[in-house]
Amino acid sequence: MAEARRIDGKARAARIIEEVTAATSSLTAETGLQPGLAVVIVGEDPASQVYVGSKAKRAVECGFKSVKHVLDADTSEAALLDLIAELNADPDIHGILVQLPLPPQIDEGKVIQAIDADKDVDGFHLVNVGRLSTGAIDEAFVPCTPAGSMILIRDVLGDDLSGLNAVIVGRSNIVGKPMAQLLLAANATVTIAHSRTKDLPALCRNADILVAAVGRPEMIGADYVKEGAVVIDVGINRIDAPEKGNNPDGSVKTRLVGDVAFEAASQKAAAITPVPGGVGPMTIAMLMANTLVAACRAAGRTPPRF
Ligand SMILES: Nc1nc2c(c(=O)[nH]1)N[C@@H](CN(C=O)c1ccc(C(=O)N[C@@H](CCC(=O)O)C(=O)O)cc1)CN2
Repeated sequence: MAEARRIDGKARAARIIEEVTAATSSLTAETGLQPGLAVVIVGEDPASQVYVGSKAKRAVECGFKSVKHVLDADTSEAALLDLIAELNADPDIHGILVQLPLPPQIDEGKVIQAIDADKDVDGFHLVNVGRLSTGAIDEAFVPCTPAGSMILIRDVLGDDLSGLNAVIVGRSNIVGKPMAQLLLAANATVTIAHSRTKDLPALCRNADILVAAVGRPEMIGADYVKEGAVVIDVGINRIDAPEKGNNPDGSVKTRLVGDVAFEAASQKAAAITPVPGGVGPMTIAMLMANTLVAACRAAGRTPPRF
């Protein structure tokens, strides 16, 4: 079989950002409403700082009001909940995102449930989880990584996945479970696999669509991939790359890899997302799309579909 088509998430995300920017411009011109996104980060996790910086920058590019709240690592849960209450009540803010993970003194679940469900552009609030799992997708905010992954899958396979087997490796609330709901809504036959699944490679080899969201660098090798499958790699793992030499401080340079062994899996897949440049950029683009949708709803306008 020929080598897999490389799915360009960066280019697809750029197109979504263009669509969001154009729709924002019309919304603001017609109603005077400017979408507002508040991004909250607690602590100094370097990766989280990068993601939050990208989100705030993209929001400005889209024509949004962008507000970034940077809180100390020792911020109390009560202080964070107070900030969320303020943002919930702020009419200029249509989307609220609290960057995860949070430091250990803060109960993540409590914080997520404190966000107004109509401003929950991450799609993690129980109301949005419920909407998605009951098939009310148009009323839900869908979590950004699965929403972006689904667009990439639809680009390759079309809207109707009837008769296709999808296997998701990973059962997180943020990726695995909502991904399953989206694939199910598109008529795929869905299996969620995880660390306790028996004979994982054999199960995965049955997948026409394989979504890897395990958080283990390059775990999914060629022996997990069916000939002609579409492979979506959600993993973002930073590993040592001694072949790149050392940093000025003497530490070993690193590189980013997914959960899929890209080169090996490419020999069998029909289409595959790379890391970086696959699902990651789509996550941020879908956050912008969700924020625009939240603002359209607040303005009583029918939001665009992505
Ligand atoms: N509140 C949330 N927290 C977290 C989410 C989320 O959706 N909401 N997801 C992840 C992190 N994440 C977004 O926040 C995210 C991860 C990766 C990328 C991305 O564009 N990755 C690039 C590579 C970037 C790099 O060089 O490090 C890529 O894959 O090309 C965007 C967003 C956890 N927390």
